[in-house]
Amino acid sequence: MFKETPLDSADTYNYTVVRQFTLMTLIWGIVGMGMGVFIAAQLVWPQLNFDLSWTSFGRLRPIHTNLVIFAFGGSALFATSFYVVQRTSNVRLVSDSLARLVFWGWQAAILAMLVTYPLGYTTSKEYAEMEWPIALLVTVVWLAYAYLFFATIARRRVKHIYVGNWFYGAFIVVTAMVHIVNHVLIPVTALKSYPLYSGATDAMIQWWYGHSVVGFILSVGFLGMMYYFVPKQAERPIYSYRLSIVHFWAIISLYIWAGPHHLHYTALPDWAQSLGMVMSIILLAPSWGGMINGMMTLSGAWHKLRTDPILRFLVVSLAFYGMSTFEGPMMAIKTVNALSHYTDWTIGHVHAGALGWVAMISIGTLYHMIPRLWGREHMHSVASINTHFWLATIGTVLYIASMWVNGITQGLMWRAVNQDGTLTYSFVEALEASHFGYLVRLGGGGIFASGMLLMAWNTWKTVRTSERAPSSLVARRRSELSPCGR
Ligand code: HEM
Ligand code: HEM
Ligand SMILES: [Cu+2]
Repeated sequence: MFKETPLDSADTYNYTVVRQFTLMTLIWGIVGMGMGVFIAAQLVWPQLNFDLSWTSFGRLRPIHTNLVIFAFGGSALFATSFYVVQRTSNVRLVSDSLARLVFWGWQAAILAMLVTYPLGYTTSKEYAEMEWPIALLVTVVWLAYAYLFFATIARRRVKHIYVGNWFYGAFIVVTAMVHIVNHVLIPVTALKSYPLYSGATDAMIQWWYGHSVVGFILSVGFLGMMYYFVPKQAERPIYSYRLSIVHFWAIISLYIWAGPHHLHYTALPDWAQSLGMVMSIILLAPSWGGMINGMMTLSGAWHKLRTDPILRFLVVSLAFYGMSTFEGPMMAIKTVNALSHYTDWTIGHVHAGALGWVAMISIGTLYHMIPRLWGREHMHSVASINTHFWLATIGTVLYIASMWVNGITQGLMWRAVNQDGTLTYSFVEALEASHFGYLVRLGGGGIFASGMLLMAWNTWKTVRTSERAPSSLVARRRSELSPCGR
């Protein structure tokens, strides 16, 4: 499946790397979400830690987060950015061998994380747990990726740089910057290092990085995806090109200032916390600019939602994007954060973005791309895309709702005091009150993950069983217009 096919030789574009990353998006999605379901089960039944260090929640949790963000989300962004940049620049990627390096290098980095985290090798920085040799490999792969992407744009055969590429480009540049700066460290052995920064500075740099992962990988990168695939699937031009430019510059200039909202009421200087809070609140505007632009692209095409489950995925993902970027700025207000911080509310917010937005838009996009990549008319079963849509939506809603209830319950129980000033509830009482919510979250997560299995089956059937389409179909696919006319 990973070999060059006759389709490629006739092909102007390098679709091999796109197909490879597309399949890995699916595979890592299943493994990463499977791990999410497992750690969710550990929070319901602690016996599942098996009393072993390498199967403990603390060591498996970063496997879940790294797999879903970098392996699943990352592969989706590699696949779609390579697809979009070639089609909108009307030119093949500048180097096939570099594309192979990016693919295999990325898989090697993920596997290295999978091996080292359970063994306890970690920098202990969230989403940057990888020890220095892996961080170095990631840097090399990322620079190769940046070169491939920007050199392809430089060689484009159209004057214009399509707006989706602006978003992908910003995601590539800022991710490189924050990854490198947050990994400035002193190696002491092959798998142990110490950060060069210390104390509050270290914390600030870590959350400047952490928030940028959210902002540039999980938001700006996926907005790049949105700007190509929503207009394509809706067969409508983008609602407002001007809005896309304005909210692009606003979003990239605001996001990197919002990191301190992860460090409210800490040793971080008070002014920095307030600055982070203000920047987060302003961030609502450009975030909603993206959501509105995506949604309004459907003007005059709303009726398509009745029959097109792929479009449903894309539109509902935008709704969740709007919801989580409303919730985020609210949680960044210090008095709200005093209640939400450390509670499951944060976890609910994370998955509103992660499942509702990131995963849903990736799923919709993959269903759009897969038939085109393998020269098919459509997915093997369109009905099962619809079933998948409902599994994903119900799963997400159960996940978020249970975590809201848990989070607010925890926050209120922790702060309740008796008249004499002593705490009303012990920590364990708040934990007991959370048990049912954990069970519901496990159910929601399981439902969401089962949808991914359905998708894998559908993809397998699409790719494997039907005959390769006649070349006329491939030619027709090739000549389809992209949103900017190519
Ligand atoms: C089947 C779906 C999923 C399930 C069941 C699941 C479950 C979990 C659980 C149990 C945790 C730990 C919560 C805690 O420490 O209390 C977690 C954390 C996390 N998950 Fe997921 N997850 C799923 C999908 C995803 C996806 C698709 C993404 C990203 C694209 C994601 C991103 C994260 C992140 C970033 C955290 C860390 C949150 C924080 O530190 O505040 N998850 N997940
Ligand atoms: C305007 C946009 C957003 C703002 C202002 C925002 C703000 C926040 C705030 C205040 C927190 C809680 C920090 C804490 O108490 O520790 C948080 C946590 C988080 N948010 Fe957002 N959020 C936004 C959008 C998103 C989106 C779209 C996603 C995902 C796709 C996301 C993913 C996360 C993650 C993963 C965390 C947990 C970080 C951790 O503690 O490990 N956020 N966000
Ligand atoms: Cu943040």
